[in-house]
Amino acid sequence: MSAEAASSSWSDRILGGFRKTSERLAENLGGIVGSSRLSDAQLDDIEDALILSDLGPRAAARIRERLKGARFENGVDEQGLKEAVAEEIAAILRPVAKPLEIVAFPRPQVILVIGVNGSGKTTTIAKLAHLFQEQDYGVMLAAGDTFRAAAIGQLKVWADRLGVPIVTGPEGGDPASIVFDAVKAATDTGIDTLIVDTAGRLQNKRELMDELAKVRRVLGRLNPEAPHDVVLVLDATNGQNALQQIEIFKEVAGVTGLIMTKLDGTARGGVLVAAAEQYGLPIHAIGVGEKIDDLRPFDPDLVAKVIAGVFR
Ligand SMILES: Nc1nc2c(ncn2[C@@H]2O[C@H](COP(=O)(O)OP(=O)(O)OP(=O)(O)O)[C@@H](O)[C@H]2O)c(=O)[nH]1
Repeated sequence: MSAEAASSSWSDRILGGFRKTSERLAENLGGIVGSSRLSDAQLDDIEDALILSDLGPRAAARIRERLKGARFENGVDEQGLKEAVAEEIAAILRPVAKPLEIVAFPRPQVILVIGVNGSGKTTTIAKLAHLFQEQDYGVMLAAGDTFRAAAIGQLKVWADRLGVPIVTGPEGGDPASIVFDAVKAATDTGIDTLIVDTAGRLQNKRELMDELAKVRRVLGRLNPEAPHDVVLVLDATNGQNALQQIEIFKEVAGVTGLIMTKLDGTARGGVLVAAAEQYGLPIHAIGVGEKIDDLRPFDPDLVAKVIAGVFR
């Protein structure tokens, strides 16, 4: 594929993930025209449009406040308004754009990956492993979701495909003991990063909490700094449910950063802005497909333009 074709398919895909958000926003911003300042009624309409587009009440209120003071030298028109909205969305997103970096010393850097089943957790672990391999880091995986044999098997398939070592245990085995073995193996063999899959059953919050707490305790015993990262994987097609999941996983596992997947489909990506405004957690990357190199850096300016419909 030519570089041009590759880049156009990439922007098409990300446009897909934010389409529901941006179409709804465009529908509601379209009619707003006027003199050099926005009226209160227009500001109300913009705020409503932002909320309807999944950006959440807090981000919407913040953008309204900022636009209230804005001057539009040539009068308000659709394009100017979209550009102003894009700039305000970018201002919310820029502080949270933060790639996951391997910096822990001593090694390994332990990255716990959490999220509900089906969110794209396993695929994201494989994509992260690939990304770190490309940066010449030694990677190891740990199959800490022992609830389903399929979950262990799926991770193993990825490990084999990528040629990275993996520590697994039997179905129903103790995740903490797998993680213990994995940290020891990673330390002994000089691995740079250990990426740990974890269970994602929210049906029994108490059990999940106990399981993740035990994994954390065991990790802490081996290395007081571990886990260095606790990355929550969110499925963008879940819209506002993503916010509830952040809330729950913050409580059960202490989240340090987010990766949003499935931003290539019919997602409601606007929820990323709501999450950024409400929680301020780093957004490490976004998933835009099922293939191994479909994990992309989170580009706040591009995402803001796509949401506001500046790119069309
Ligand atoms: N379109 C698209 N599909 C994705 C993306 N990430 C993951 N998927 C797909 O989503 C489905 C679920 O992904 P998994 O990685 O198995 O999810 P999981 O959270 O580990 O789920 P369990 O294996 O059930 O615990 C799979 O079919 C993946 O191929 C993405 O960024 N875009």
